[in-house]
Amino acid sequence: MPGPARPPLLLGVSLKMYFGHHQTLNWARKIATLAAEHPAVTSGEARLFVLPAFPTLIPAAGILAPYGIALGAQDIATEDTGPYTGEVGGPLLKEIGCRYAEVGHAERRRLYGEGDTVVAAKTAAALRSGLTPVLCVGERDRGTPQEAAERTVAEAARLLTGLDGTVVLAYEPQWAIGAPEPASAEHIAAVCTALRNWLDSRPRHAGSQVIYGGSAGPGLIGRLGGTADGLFLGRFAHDPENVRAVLDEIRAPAGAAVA
Ligand SMILES: O=C[C@H](O)COP(=O)(O)O
Repeated sequence: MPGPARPPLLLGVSLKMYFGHHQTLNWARKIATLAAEHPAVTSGEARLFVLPAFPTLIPAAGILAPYGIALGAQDIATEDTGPYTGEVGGPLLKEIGCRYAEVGHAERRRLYGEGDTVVAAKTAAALRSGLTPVLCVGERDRGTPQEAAERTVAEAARLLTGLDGTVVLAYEPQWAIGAPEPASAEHIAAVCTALRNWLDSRPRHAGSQVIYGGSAGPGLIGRLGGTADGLFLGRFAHDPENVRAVLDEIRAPAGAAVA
């Protein structure tokens, strides 16, 4: 049987701190059932990853991993082990089956004071432990697509200085997180294309992907014209039917043009 014509699109979900323990596991069971039957997943056109809260990682892995859904943490310590109360280190995350560790999310920057130094150290920690960093980048205020592209490429370059390895760059314009609508397709396409071009000039990051997050949901992926390697879903993934709708669009893109 011929394989998929293009590399799989990456569909990530961060549950942030929205769900309780049982709610997370019930949601995971629905996503596992969906992955088991949806042709976008079974054909290899889409790959899923989920970032639930730390205490749910092990039971969620038991539910999701058999269906090829990767797990990851929403944060990672800058250090691997030692006297760092409340932190969770990369070696432990790797040991329990995580593939990804999210770093640099705008909420951690805004609410917990994380700056570039910490984000770069967490990115290095993830790579050191064999985890793929889901490195969030994106401008704080709404501007032109060109300004956003320049700023975001500069941010990625700054954070990855001196680091080697495959990463997922999650382009998340901060003004589009928690909003009613995502950024425009034109805006997303301009920034994701610039990030892709930058990555392509950096062999040390071979295999890296660029995904878009920020009020992403059904109706978006088909409008990006292949400029993003996938989506990073937040609130709109709480209803598994929305995840199904995005997978439906991956399976049968509604249109290739950027709106
Ligand atoms: O991690 C996901 C992003 O921050 C997007 O969240 P949101 O879709 O709820 O805006």
